[in-house]
Amino acid sequence: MALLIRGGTVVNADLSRRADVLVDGERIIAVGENLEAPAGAEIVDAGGAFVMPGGIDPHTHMELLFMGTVSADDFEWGTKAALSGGTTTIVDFCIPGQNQSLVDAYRDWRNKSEKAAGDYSYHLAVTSWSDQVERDMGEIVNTHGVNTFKHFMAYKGALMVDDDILFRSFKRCAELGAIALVHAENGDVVAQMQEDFIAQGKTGPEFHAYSRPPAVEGEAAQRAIVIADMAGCPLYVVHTSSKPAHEAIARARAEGKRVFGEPLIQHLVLDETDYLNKSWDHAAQRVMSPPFRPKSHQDSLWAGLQAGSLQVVATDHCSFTMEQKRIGKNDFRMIPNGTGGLEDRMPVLWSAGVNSGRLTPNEFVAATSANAARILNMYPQKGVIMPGADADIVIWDPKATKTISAKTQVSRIEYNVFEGFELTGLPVKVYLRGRLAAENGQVRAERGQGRFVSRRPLPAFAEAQRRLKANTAPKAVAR
Ligand SMILES: NC(=O)NCCC(=O)O
Ligand SMILES: [Zn+2]
Ligand SMILES: [Zn+2]
Repeated sequence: MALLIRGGTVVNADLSRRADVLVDGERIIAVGENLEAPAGAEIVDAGGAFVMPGGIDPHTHMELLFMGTVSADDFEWGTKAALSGGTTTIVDFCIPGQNQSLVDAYRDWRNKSEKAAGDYSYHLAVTSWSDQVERDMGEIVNTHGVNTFKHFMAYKGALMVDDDILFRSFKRCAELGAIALVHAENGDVVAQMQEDFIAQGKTGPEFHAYSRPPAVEGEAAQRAIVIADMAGCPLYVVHTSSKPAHEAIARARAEGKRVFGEPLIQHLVLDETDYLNKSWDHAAQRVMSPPFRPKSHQDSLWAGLQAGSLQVVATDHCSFTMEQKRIGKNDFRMIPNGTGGLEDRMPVLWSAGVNSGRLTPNEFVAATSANAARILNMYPQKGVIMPGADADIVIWDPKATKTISAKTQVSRIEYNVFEGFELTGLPVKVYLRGRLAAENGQVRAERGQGRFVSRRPLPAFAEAQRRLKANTAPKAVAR
């Protein structure tokens, strides 16, 4: 069935213009002024609101087995939360269990995601190295539609990999035309600092933050940048939370390296003082890695979004109930790391970014949708309002208001780290591939409606890197 959205301003990352949007089935087929409605088409009056591409959250963890427990939002409820806030696609981290192959983990994730209400794609985590991992990376890229591999430089004794594995895996990424992702924190230093605090009887959640200072993130980001450069693969630093990490990325980009940075909405608007709250529950709810930072780091992250040295805003949505958080009542190391945010990412970024004048509406679209689509290679299927693109469309009312409350949220947990935030600017209608998926925050999409988004490797990147490496490789002296 056809759908015509009239009377709005289409906001893409590069341009805003008054235009109607015509959808046929799952695709946008025309964008222009005064479009004719085909017979039987549904006509929606945008009433002067913005018409934007559906959001893409490039970093989520649905029903992830992590730190001895499973994150509370599964693919159904996580994607429903996403849709209610304007995000139509998530990219989730597929993390193999111990001794599990990458391909088996991928299959598990495909099974878990069948209940998704919104669209989804994956990053695959490399948590060990062997000939099989190397082979599987090829199969994952060439036959399973995933072109990104994640590496944890922290979580020692669990997911962490060392520099040897980083270099091997990054070289493989370069061969395959894949992007390497890193969780950048020096896991060895963190583990020792944690032990030292516990030995001193310092067990509260504030020591989670004190054991992971900005410098451990800056060092790891810089190290990953150097290793990726030597391997010749593009690098994407997830949850960039601090000035030193952002500066390492900005420096690398200024030197011509292909490095991307992803701040989280949490790190942009929340800060370390939350861990000093007298309520243990309040502080533990906000335990995540990297932790919230001293407020001064926020200016650097906002500046990065404005300057283009940071490209995308994610959530790292990995939600745990209070019962799960209390596993770490006597030892901050046992508090499951992670917070929610999927339904709040776009509205909070609009209020804190666009209403404050830090971002234009076009930059908002770039940070919430278009840049992720481009970097991860799902553009122009996703991330843009143009003919041929999936009809993932958000009608955004810049005047609509709401106060965030866990009582009315879609996520299955009983608190919200943005509780009490007053927002202006909300999605009023969200379409997923042409179907109404959420209206005024109420989810209309159903379990199982989501679809896997396959992403091809990046041959242009890989080819450019190969030529550069060949041209700059050490040459033997003819004697
Ligand atoms: N970020 C976090 O604390 N939990 C999820 C896993 C990760 O991304 O490190
Ligand atoms: Zn991480
Ligand atoms: Zn994460």
